[in-house]
Amino acid sequence: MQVFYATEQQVDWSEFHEYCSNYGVRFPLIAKRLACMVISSGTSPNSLDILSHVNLSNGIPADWITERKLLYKALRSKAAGSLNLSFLTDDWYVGVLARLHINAFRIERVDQDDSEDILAAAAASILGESILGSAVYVLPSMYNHDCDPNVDILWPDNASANLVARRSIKSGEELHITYIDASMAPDKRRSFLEEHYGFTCKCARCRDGD
Ligand SMILES: C[S@@+](CC[C@H](N)C(=O)[O-])C[C@H]1O[C@@H](n2cnc3c(N)ncnc32)[C@H](O)[C@@H]1O
Repeated sequence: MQVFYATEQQVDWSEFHEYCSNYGVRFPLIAKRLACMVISSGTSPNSLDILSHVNLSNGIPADWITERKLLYKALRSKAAGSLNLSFLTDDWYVGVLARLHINAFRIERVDQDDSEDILAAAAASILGESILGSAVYVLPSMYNHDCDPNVDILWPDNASANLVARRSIKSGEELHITYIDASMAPDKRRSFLEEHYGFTCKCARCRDGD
């Protein structure tokens, strides 16, 4: 079910949406949703603080500052000073984006008819044809990555995330998902995780150089 917040419907988002569409970025749209939830008292500005965030040792991406300004401008134009946007600082936006980058899930459609056709499903995934959107789920954000995961997160019906075991799991065993295409070669996996997620994988496969 799609939920709209009052602020979301009142604002002219054309410039903000055009930017997201031109640059093909989805995380600003989640930040926008979160900002509207905060303004509508649906959540606290700090609601994502419990999640891990990417390491920003190379500095804050300039795009994030631009996006924050566009988001603020859209909200401020409609709000005409009536809304409290004091939370919507560069620090807040950077904190949100830094968390979305390692915690947001790409929601992909699982076509039941094609579930047997693994190659077709993989091709659709790579081409982005099966992507419905991106979302953050607090509990699944706690799952660590493993290049030989024991569970997958799937979306068979809607945006509700389903956890599906890949094999039998012992009581007390940690659940791991894969953040990447785990069929890549070890050096590719390592560099991808370091570049996009900011950590060096310590899973058993990587330790063994497999
Ligand atoms: C989405 S969070 C996972 C939950 C996180 N461990 C926590 O306690 O909030 C991703 C972060 O967990 C750590 N992490 C996840 N999988 C890892 C792995 N295979 N090797 C090393 N660090 C990992 C990294 O610090 C990464 O930035």
